[in-house]
Parts: sequence; C-alpha cells; structure tokens
Amino acid sequence: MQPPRLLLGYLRSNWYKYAAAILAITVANVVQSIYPRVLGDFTDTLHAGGITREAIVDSSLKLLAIGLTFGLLTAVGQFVIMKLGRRFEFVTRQKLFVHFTRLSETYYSKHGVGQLLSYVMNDVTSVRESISMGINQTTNAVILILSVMFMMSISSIPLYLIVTCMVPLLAIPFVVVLFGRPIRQRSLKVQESLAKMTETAEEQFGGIRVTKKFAVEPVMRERFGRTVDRVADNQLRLVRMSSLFQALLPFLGGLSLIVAIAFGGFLTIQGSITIGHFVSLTLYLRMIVNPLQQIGNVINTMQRSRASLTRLSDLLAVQPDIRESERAAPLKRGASDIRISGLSFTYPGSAQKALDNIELTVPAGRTLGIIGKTGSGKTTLVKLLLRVYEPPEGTIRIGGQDIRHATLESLRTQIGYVPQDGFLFSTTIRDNIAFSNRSSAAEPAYKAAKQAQIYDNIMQFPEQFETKLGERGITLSGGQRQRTSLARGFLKEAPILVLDDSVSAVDAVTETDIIDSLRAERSDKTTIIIAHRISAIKHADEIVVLDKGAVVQRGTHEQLIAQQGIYASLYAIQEEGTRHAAGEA
Ligand SMILES: Nc1ncnc2c1ncn2[C@@H]1O[C@H](COP(=O)(O)OP(=O)(O)OP(=O)(O)O)[C@@H](O)[C@H]1O
Repeated sequence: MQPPRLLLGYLRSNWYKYAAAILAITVANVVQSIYPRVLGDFTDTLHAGGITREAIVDSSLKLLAIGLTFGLLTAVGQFVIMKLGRRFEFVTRQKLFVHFTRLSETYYSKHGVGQLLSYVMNDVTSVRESISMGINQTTNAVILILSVMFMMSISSIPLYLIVTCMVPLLAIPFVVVLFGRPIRQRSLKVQESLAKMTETAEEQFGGIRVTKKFAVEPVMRERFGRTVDRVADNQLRLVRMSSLFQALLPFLGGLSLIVAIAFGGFLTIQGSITIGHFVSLTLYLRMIVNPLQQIGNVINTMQRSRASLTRLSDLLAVQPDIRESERAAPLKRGASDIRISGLSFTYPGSAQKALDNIELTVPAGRTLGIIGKTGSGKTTLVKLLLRVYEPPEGTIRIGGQDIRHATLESLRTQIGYVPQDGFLFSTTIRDNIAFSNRSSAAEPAYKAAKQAQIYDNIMQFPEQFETKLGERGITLSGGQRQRTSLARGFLKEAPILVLDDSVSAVDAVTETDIIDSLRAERSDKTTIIIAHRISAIKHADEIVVLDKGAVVQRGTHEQLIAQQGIYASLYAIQEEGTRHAAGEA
C-alpha cells in the first residue's frame, strides 16, 4: 500500500536522526529508572538511623544528576522527533499536491475541493501526530517500563512479590486488541465527516453571494449545521471509546499498585521485606502507570492515523485517467494544422453521445468558428483536443501526429485555451496575465492586455498592472475578468488558440475590437473560436454548426446565411435583436 510505503520511506530515509533521538530518550529513561532505588536506599538508611549529612548530600546530588540528564536528553530527543514530524507533513503535502496536479477532470468532477483539502489538512496532520507522538511516547514508555522491570529484578525485592503485583498488567494486550478495531472504524467516520464538512463549507463560501441574493441563509445554515452535527456525533462516539480505552490502562496500573500496597505492606509488617523495598516497589509501580497511559495514547493515535493512512492510501492509489503512452513524443514545434476524423465521444457514465462522428480540418494559420445551441458539444470538442478527456485513438491529429501519442506537456504548450469563465488567482493582474510565463518582462503583458481591450481599464486601477485581485485586492466585473483571462491566452502566443465563448461578457463594440486585433495578430496562426454570437465568428475561414454532437452545417458566413438552417435562423434572430437595439437607441 502506498502511504505505509510513503511513511516507511520517510522513516527509512531519516533513520539515523530517528535513531539518535530514540537513543537520547532511551538513555533519559534508563537514568530516570534509577531514582526509586536512590530513594529506597535513602529510606533504609534513614530507617536504620544512620542518616548523615554526607548521605543527604550524596542522595540529593544523585537525584539532581538524574533530573538534569533526564530533562536534557528528553528535550533533545523530543525536539528532533517533532521536527522530523513537521518535515514529514511538509513533504507529504507536496507529494499530494503533485498527485493532485496529475489527476484528471473526471476525478475533480466527482470530488469536491473541500474533500481534497481535508486530505491535505486533517489526514496529513493526523499521520504526523502519530509519528511524532508515537515515536516519542512509545520510546519513553517502553524504555521506562523495561528499565523499571530490570531495576526491580536486580533489586532485592522478592520475585514472587514483583510477579504478583504485575498480574493486572497482563490484561493490557487483550484490552488493546479489543478496542483497536472500533477506534479505527470510528476514526474513519470522523475523517469522512470532517471531509464532508470542509466540502460543504467550501461550497457555501464559494456561493455566499448567490445565497445572500436569494435570501436563503437559513437553508444554508441548516445544511452546514447538519454536517457539523455529524462531525460532532462521530467525534463523540470516538471520544467515548478512546476515553474508556485510555482510562482502562492506568486503571490496570492502579490495580497493580493496590496489590503492591496490600501485599507489600503485609510483607513489610511481617518483616519479610524492608521499608526501603516497600518504598522502591511502590515507586517503581507508580512509574509504570504513566508509561501505560502513554501507550494507551499512542495506540489510540495510531488507530486514528491508520484510518487517515487508509484514506491517503486510496487517494494516492488513484491512477490519472489521462496518461502518456510509452511511445509518446513531443508534438512538432509550431505544428498547428488540426485534423479530426470520425470522432465520437460519450462521457463516462452517460448514456448519450456528446459528439458523433465529427470530421473537421483546420489548416495551419486558418480560423475555425464553431457555433451551436447550448449542450451541442462545443466545449467537449475542445476538451478532447486538449486531452482533458481522452479522445479515441487516431481521431485527432495535430501536424499529422495522433495527439494520443503526443506528450501532454507539448500538447498543452502548443494550445492556448481561454475558457468562458477563466479563473483568476489572488495575485497581481500582471501575474495573472503572464501566467504561462511569469518571468517574462512587462511588455508582453501590456501588449496582450491591449489586444484583449483591457489595458485602459487596468491603467485606471490604483496600482495598474501591479494591482492585486481577489481576497485582499480589487474585484473585477464579469467583462473585465473575461478580458483579463483573454489577455492571458493572447500572451501565450501559442500556435493554436482556442477561445471558448471567451467574449460573451463584453459589449458588441469591444467584441469587434478584440476580434479585429485577434485577426491582425494571429493572421498566420491557427485559431478556433467558439461563440453564441455570430458577430464573433463570421470572419472565420470556415464555420461549423454543431447540433446534438454532430456537425450539421459547415461553410463560410456567406455560404451559411445563403442556406436554410440553424445558422441562417440564428443570424436572423441576432440581426433582428441588433436592429431592435439600434432602433431603441
Ligand atoms: N463531465 C461531463 N459528464 C457528463 N456529461 C457531460 C459532461 N460535460 C458535458 N456533458 C454533456 O455533454 C453534452 C455537451 O456538453 P458541452 O459542454 O460540450 O456543450 P456546449 O455546446 O459547450 O454547451 P454550452 O454552449 O452551454 O457551453 C451536454 O449534454 C452535457 O450535458
């Protein structure tokens, strides 16, 4: 399984640091186990009436040395282990992020962002805690218990007394086995409900504006409240079980102390053992109670983190849908002619074809316009071109090469894609535009902004191109956002540019300006424009009309308006709208 491998790999690569820390903690605990003996001897000396100043100083110095050594070594050991735990957290989060970047859109369409955040936050933290606390406390506890047992066995306390006192402790392994499984199962439920809560929170924050506009806050509060209740229920169930488990171990330790006091006390009164033996024995057993509690803690945490490990294991085992074939080769640099033949596609789990036997050729340097009703398959075609979904073999070729055998990086470098609602990051406008090349000079960003007709807007912002967007920055209007993301697409100067309804939120005059500058700048490059408005595509060398996933018309603007069909009707409706608007103006 992957995470144990991930975990073991991490432990193995840092074994010497862990070994040094464990050694420090071991020595600390061995030294600590000496102190009951010192106190026992001191009691016997006191009892025999032979107490002297030297004996007091001697015992005090011994206890001081024990305390200092224990404190120092434990601090060093714990520091190293905690630091390694934090590092594990860091390394694992990075690994997860890399894994996330490889997963395909199908995965993201099924898993909410909140759920993924929960892996990165809750599960990784849970594993980190179990490593740090686990190693720390297990070493502490095991070494202390072993040292105490050793010290007891070399003391002159009778063996039968020691063994009798230890009998209640023999129940510990049974308690551990009994509680392990339910704790693990309940932990898994807690992690799952936490993930659900994070997912709902994320969705609610994302949709807060809509919620407010529709005044449905109470409904949303109730929905979120339900996920919080579920977390609380599951956590309570877990806490009940863990607390019972954690209480049982010291309880068994307490029982063994009771036996020591009763049986040891009796033997002391009888004179079979000295008072010093009695003091040492009770101190030894008292010393075991804490480590027992620690072991309880560790087992508890381990069970919980095993649940998280299972979740991480499942996540890391997910294979990306889109993988490079072994014979993948980079696309020829600059290749930009596209040939689509016999392309049919059905989304996984869907009964209907989203695309049906598409035949298309876009020679290098030409512009293709795609139009069609909503849901007709326009975006699907682009997703297949970008291999967001895998097209069937041999159906899409760029520069004569089947894109199924092209490296993903070369394919996506070759194509600039501007979606309808391009996501903008919480950084400066310039960084958003220069997204594909952050190190580039300012000039290309200015040029792209001019082409996208957003330059003048940007220059009016307080810090112009250095203005921050998002959370602590300004908010752009829908049209400004769209043009900023359009500028991002222009800056890439890719051999193939795809605009997927990317000018839908701008007014007709701005749209014309954008299309004009696009035609001037990309006269020798391939461009695909998807639009609902004919004005955005009428200049294209070829226009195809999609309907229910099939090409139903193709030709130039003039050829298409001369035909009876969807295109001519659309044109008539849109012309009518334009005339109407002009008349009203
Ligand atoms: N991830 C998906 N899983 C299943 N079906 C999908 C998925 N994405 C799209 N579809 C379906 O595929 C069909 C084509 O969708 P597509 O997004 O390509 O249409 P479109 O022409 O781009 O629409 P619009 O103009 O509204 O953007 C639709 O019936 C849609 O419901």
